[in-house]
Amino acid sequence: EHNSMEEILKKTVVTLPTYEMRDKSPPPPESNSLEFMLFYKSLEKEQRLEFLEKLSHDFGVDHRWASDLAAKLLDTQGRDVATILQVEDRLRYSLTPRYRQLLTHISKVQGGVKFLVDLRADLIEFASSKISDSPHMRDLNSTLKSLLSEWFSVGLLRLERITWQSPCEILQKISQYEAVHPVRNWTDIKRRVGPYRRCYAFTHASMPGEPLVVLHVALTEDIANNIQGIVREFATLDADEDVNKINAAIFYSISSTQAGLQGVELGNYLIKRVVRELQSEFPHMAQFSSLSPIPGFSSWLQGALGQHKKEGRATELLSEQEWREVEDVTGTAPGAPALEALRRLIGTSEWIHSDRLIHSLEPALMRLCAWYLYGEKRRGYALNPVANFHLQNGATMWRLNWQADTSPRGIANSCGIMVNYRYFLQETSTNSAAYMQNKFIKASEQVLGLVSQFQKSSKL
Ligand SMILES: CC(C)(COP(=O)(O)OP(=O)(O)O)[C@@H](O)C(=O)NCCC(N)=O
Repeated sequence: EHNSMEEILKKTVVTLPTYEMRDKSPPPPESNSLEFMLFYKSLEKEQRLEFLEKLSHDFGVDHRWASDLAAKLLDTQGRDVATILQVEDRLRYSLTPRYRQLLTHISKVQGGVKFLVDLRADLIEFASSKISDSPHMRDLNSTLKSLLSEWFSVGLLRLERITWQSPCEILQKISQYEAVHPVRNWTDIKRRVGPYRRCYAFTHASMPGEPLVVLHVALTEDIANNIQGIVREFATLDADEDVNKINAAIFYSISSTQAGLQGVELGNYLIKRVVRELQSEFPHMAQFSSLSPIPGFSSWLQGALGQHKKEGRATELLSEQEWREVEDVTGTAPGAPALEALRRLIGTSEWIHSDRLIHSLEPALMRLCAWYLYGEKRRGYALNPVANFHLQNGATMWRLNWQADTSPRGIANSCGIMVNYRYFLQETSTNSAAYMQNKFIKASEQVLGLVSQFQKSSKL
């Protein structure tokens, strides 16, 4: 088995031509790429890991060659610029990993790009599950990602609007891929492409019929604060749209479908492209916003409650008054049992059946959620992945909405709260740069107000 891995690699990963022959040597026969692809697809997961480790380790950059040229470049300092550029170009060429050529050859055969997208998905899986984080594998991943970013650049992507007239296989894929608000039946998907709705996908010529990333939009009078009104509404499915009722575009679900295209920023490009599309259809439209879930808030809150209980700082999360409410409603004695009672209520979503608790917990849960989104960080960026995505795009953390998602999932995941990340078109590039470079989060008065209430009561 091993020698066949070695054999296949030696045979299919051709050596880099010399610098002089770099543009003159003919590509290897297509059969090379096809043999590599067939062999790789025949491997089990763990064998693929072994195979890719060999490929990245033994068929990467010729380090000796690169260091010789680096030394040569140092020697040519002070020489005329033409000589320096010459040697720099030789050095640049010597830093090309041998496998990079194989990847470009594969991309030219039928199904090659899709193969490479799926191969990168394997690389990402190996890296994220920490079963292999060798520097060579990281190099292979970044080489492949940069090639994919070129092949899937926005100019080569096609925007497709999905309607009830789209082919069944596309509608079926859209339903399958929907990651945020699962589609339950035909009526569901018919509504999502029906009146006051738009559904767009990016496709690519190398992967025909495959939506790469899908965006669902609701056309509303003003910025939506509730998802049930969008995914549950029994709008007559054949009504004509009344343009006077359309002033805002609400992005209520976005999903990328190819794990191997992670980091290629397709979702960001699709949102910007759809905004342009809607502006041409509705020139007066001026409000563009997401209505986003807040996955992870409930579990973060449970952790915070546990932490504060241990450190006896429970009053920093809820005020005395708020704790008393919890004690009254749950009939618990003052102090720690109230905190346990609250954790159980949150954990079982029971509190949603008590109008009194819904009313009394709103201020506390809203300011805790504002802090979770705005204050909690991972390597300096927003901890919540959906917040991080929209903030990278340059959106403003615009409005937290109480009771925005009263479905069991919405209550369990984020105590029913949802957030609008609003796209102020003139500000997105400035906001994105400020976030990416200085980790600055652009937030509205409502959000900043909730955050400062939290900070006052918890002296954070
Ligand atoms: C939110 C999504 C679409 C962002 O994808 P994309 O723009 O390609 O970002 P990236 O993967 O290039 O970082 C993607 O992360 C996704 O599908 N997430 C799961 C569903 C969701 N909307 O959270």
